[in-house]
Amino acid sequence: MTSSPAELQNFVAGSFVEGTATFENTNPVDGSLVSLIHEADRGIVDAAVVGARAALNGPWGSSTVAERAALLRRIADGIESRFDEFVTAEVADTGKPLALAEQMDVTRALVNFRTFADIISTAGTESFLTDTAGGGTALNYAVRKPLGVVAIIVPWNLPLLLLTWKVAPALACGNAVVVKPSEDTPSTATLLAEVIRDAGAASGVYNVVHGFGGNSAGQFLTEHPGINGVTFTGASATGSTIMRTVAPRLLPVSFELGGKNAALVFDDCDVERAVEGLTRSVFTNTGQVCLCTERVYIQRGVYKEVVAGLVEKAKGLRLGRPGAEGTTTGPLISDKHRVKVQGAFATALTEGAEVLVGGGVPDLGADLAGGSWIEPTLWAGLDNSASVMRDEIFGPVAGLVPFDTEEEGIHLANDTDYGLAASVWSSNIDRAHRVARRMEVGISWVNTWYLRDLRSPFGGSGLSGIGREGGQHSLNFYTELTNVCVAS
Ligand SMILES: NC(=O)C1=CN([C@@H]2O[C@H](COP(=O)(O)OP(=O)(O)OC[C@H]3O[C@@H](n4cnc5c(N)ncnc54)[C@H](O)[C@@H]3O)[C@@H](O)[C@H]2O)C=CC1
Ligand SMILES: O=C(O)/C=C/C=C(\O)C(=O)O
Repeated sequence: MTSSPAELQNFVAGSFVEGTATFENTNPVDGSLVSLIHEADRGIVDAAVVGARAALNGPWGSSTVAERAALLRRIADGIESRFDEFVTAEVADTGKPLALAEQMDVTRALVNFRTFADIISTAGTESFLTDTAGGGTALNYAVRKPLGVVAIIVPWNLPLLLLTWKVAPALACGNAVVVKPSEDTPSTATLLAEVIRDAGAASGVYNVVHGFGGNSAGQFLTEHPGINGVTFTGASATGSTIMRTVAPRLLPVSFELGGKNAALVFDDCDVERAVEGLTRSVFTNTGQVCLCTERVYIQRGVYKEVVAGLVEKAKGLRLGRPGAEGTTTGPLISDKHRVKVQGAFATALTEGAEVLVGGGVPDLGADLAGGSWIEPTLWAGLDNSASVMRDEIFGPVAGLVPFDTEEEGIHLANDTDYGLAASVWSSNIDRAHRVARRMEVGISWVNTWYLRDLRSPFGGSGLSGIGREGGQHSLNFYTELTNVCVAS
């Protein structure tokens, strides 16, 4: 006897509602069916936006900071109490290693809520005492108001982490949100709806609409006249499409887009530490993090040693089922994405790449033959003229390139249309500061990678995005400021 698959519905104005059609959510580990997803049509998206507006017009619209901070803490507690369910759901959608989902995705989700509960509780705004012409003073002070109904559109690589990175500050600031998770990873956003409802949020504060991008829920949401802003993480081209959609209404946008991130490894680095950090930065989450390194520039004195170390580490990665003993690396998110990554592998060969390790699809046996597996891959022999060194691949792959002088290394790292993240590996403190500051990116790490303080600015420039989120920067996006000037 076979059981019917689970069905995930949209969450609109406090209720779960069916869609007008369903689509399949499959597990990239082996291609098995995870669930059927109810797709939102224009009517359902409209009901979600109307529900969000109604919440803003109700008691939620006049909630105090203390009430909102308390709600965020209850949501974090709710995630914590259902931690294993979130991990299971995230792993089923993405195929990522269980330990990664536990230590990174779900842990960070509850930290996102707790951090923004703290930040909103202690946030101030500017005030100025202004001398007036008559010899008196005026008091200028700014007050924050919610932006309104915020559309939140997120991708599949870190589904819950990236969703809550936006939902937490949005709710902290008193907004109501309509979220559109990726069609490939709809589960944890839906589970979060239960947690937010059970934490006591008013109906309409958090809504979920499922579906695809163009001509589906994503487009219907960004086209809706009732939204007041869009925050989006995903492909640069999609950011551009969304920007065009909202341009006639001049809506504020916050975009965290792709990367073609460089690492600069200097002769004076701690080689063991650098190899360890670079391995994480290239291969974490099968290279599917916008911050992952795809270009590694290595000063000639340590080139051979670093390359040998990276190749050895790549060979040591273990592809396998998420919960299997020793698994370090999961599949890519989908066959569609694997086609893109394989395309880059083929292009690299025509562009002169020497494959140091990987370069193909692994044979993991019949059990995993239906999954979207790809080999961790390293290339030598390429320079910045190769398209695979310029375009984001978003897979477990990097090109390794030697350089001679500091100036040359900086030039190579900055020679890109993206501007998200960089890492600098050096034991010379002066050089480390000097070079890190010259990286034309939003986030420049020294002797580490993906070490986050959620109060610090996060985002990129160029094709990597518009604006910064994190700490005060999130508050700035999710609120409108009114300056009050009181003459005395
Ligand atoms: N964080 C990042 O930097 C990410 C980058 N990517 C890059 O994007 C490439 C394509 O991946 P996709 O899954 O197709 O990313 P995508 O940017 O198309 O999808 C991200 C989200 O945007 C939605 N979306 C797509 N088109 C839309 C539209 N016209 N209006 C409103 N919403 C829309 C999707 O349904 C999904 O929820 C990847 O190969 C990778 O290079 C993908 C995911 C995350
Ligand atoms: O740590 C974060 O806040 C975000 C990390 C990664 C992304 O934004 C991404 O992969 O898109």
